[in-house]
Amino acid sequence: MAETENSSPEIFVPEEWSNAAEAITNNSNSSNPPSVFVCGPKNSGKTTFSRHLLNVLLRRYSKVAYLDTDVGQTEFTPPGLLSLIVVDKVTPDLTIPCLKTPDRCFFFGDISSKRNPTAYLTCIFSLYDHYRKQHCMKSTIDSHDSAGLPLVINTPGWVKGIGYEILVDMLKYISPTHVVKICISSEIKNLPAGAFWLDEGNTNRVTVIEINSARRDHLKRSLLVQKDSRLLRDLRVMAYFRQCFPSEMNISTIKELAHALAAHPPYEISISSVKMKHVHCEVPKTETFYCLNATIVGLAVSSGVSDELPHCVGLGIVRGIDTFKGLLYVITPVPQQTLENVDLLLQGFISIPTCLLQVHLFP
Ligand SMILES: Nc1ncnc2c1ncn2[C@@H]1O[C@H](COP(=O)(O)OP(=O)(O)OP(=O)(O)O)[C@@H](O)[C@H]1O
Repeated sequence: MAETENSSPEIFVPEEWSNAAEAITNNSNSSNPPSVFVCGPKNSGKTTFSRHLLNVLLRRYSKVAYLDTDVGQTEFTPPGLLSLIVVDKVTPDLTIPCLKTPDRCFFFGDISSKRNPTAYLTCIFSLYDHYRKQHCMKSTIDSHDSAGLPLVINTPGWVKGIGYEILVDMLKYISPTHVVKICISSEIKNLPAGAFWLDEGNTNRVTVIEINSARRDHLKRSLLVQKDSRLLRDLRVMAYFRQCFPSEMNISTIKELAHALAAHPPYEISISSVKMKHVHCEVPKTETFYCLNATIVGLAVSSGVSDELPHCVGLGIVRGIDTFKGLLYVITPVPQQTLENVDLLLQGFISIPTCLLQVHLFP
């Protein structure tokens, strides 16, 4: 098969990438759909390959589940969320990520697992359990997808030190059918060869596919495109809050979005109807409102079951707090009906993009 430029001109799909995606899709046993763990060092192309694989899988399966563990560079949600998404449409342009409503989502509230690897892994394991229960086990899935949905797991590029240990824990828990390892020319930065997370003799249940990053120079050195991660995160957050307005409304600049958000009537949430919690630190009670005002919060619904994590239904900007009236003013694209179930506001380290604040969103 010849190497191809994909439908989007900037994305280059080398022969070994397309062979890997085709092999995973075609050789999978239809009664046991593939679960594919995509890993490798930073900027090696994990997200780009995962998007390509999703599209190839969607030619055979009507739906594919996507477990997004790259909390700082999320694919279908704003950053800081960990989610399981069911995708049923091919993404024609692999360069443009798009927002989708997750099937299950948790507010992690940070852009890396560094600060709290345990909480991070708890969310990932719970999302995977949800996938197994709802989209994989024959007794629970709907008749159209009686064999269950394939799963693509995109992972962060933190593959050394604690990042490596986190990856190993994820691999052991998920026990994927396929691991796609993307390698770059600087070998020291790559993950170890083979099924590095398994003991010898235990490797026959997994297919490990090693592929190279897509672009190399004439000396065969990887050409890695450095992303402006912070800018990409800000764009994600802005695209998310753009959804507060109808698509036909003319908002094409950051300034227009900032003004539209400032003028947008917020939801009123009674302070007494919600609990507030910072997911990564203890906030003194007297400081709760100061700490909360003009921040991004996760809008969550407590499960009622003590050891179950609260489900996040979306993000909101706390636009103002009136302690006399006992009201919080929140801007969010989450529909009112869903918002009515929200009983928990989760705060983390996801901040309002400074470019929105610079145009006097909160004068
Ligand atoms: N096959 C490709 N063709 C063209 N550009 C690519 C390709 N693979 C990766 N890139 C570019 O390289 C950059 C990094 O790619 P990508 O986001 O897929 O890497 P990643 O491994 O997921 O990164 P991270 O470790 O930050 O999550 C992006 O700008 C992407 O567009």
